Amino acid sequence: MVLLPKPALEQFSLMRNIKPTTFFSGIPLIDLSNPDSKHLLVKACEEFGFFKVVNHGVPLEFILKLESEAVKFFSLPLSEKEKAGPPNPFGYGNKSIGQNGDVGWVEYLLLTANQESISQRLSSVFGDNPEKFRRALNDYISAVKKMACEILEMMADEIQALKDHDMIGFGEHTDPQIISVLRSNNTSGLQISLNDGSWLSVPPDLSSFFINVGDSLQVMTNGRFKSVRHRVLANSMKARVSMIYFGGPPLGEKIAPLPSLMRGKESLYREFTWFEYKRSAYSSRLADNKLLLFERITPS
Ligand SMILES: O=C(O)CCC(=O)C(=O)O
Ligand SMILES: [Fe+2]
Repeated sequence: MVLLPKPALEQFSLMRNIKPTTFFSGIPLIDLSNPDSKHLLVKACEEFGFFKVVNHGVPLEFILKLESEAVKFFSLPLSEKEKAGPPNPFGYGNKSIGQNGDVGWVEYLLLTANQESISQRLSSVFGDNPEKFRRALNDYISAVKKMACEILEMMADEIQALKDHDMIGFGEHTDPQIISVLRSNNTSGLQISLNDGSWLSVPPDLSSFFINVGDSLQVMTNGRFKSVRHRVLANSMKARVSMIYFGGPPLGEKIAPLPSLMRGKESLYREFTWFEYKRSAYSSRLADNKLLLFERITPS
């Protein structure tokens, strides 16, 4: 996805108002090469539902290749890009987000990791030669998927052991899936929300990944891990390019708190399938709490 830099005139008129961003320096940092970081990882999930990972094993070459392919795509004339749209929900989208009136200063290409669906979409944009894009995408997805699985395994191990003047680029929301693996270029904009409603600006880091706990993981941990509310501000003169891998369950999968975590505790959510969640999410707005429908009692 690309957060568009503002048009020149607008930038000019806003320059006087630009305040330096104050970055939050306490974003939890997890070194994936250190097995001891499991505890920190769980603490971060409970406190913020968000952390940064380093020594993640995803080759920089894969990251840069996909980013350059994405930048190439977004530099195409609008009429070309629109061949890969409209997003229903996969495909190219421009300024409108979802079907329910959310808008932002953003354009994006949402693809499923399912190979066949990717092929159809890509062929409509890249004609007969989508190979380079496809290869970059495959390399990136395989490496990121591997890392996402490692992170989930670390979480599972721990669970077992425990028996102003900014323009909104992408408005506040939580991610629906289990975890999201976010990588961006060096342009800032991402903010995460604390329980008291305040927002923390995340310093960009092009060689690390940021991991968001999503709604499904919040339910699986019966609210113990927090699905992090986040948003992206488009307040910079530079475009922000981000690539996000959403790790979610299969459509028919039942989502409910893990029995090993319950130990006589009351479940905060009723069991539902990923299909039910998605059906209700499609008729909700970006900022809505999409878990409300499935809550048994209101978490404090
Ligand atoms: O661009 C970003 O950094 C985050 C975008 C996002 O939150 C999303 O696509 O769910
Ligand atoms: Fe998100």
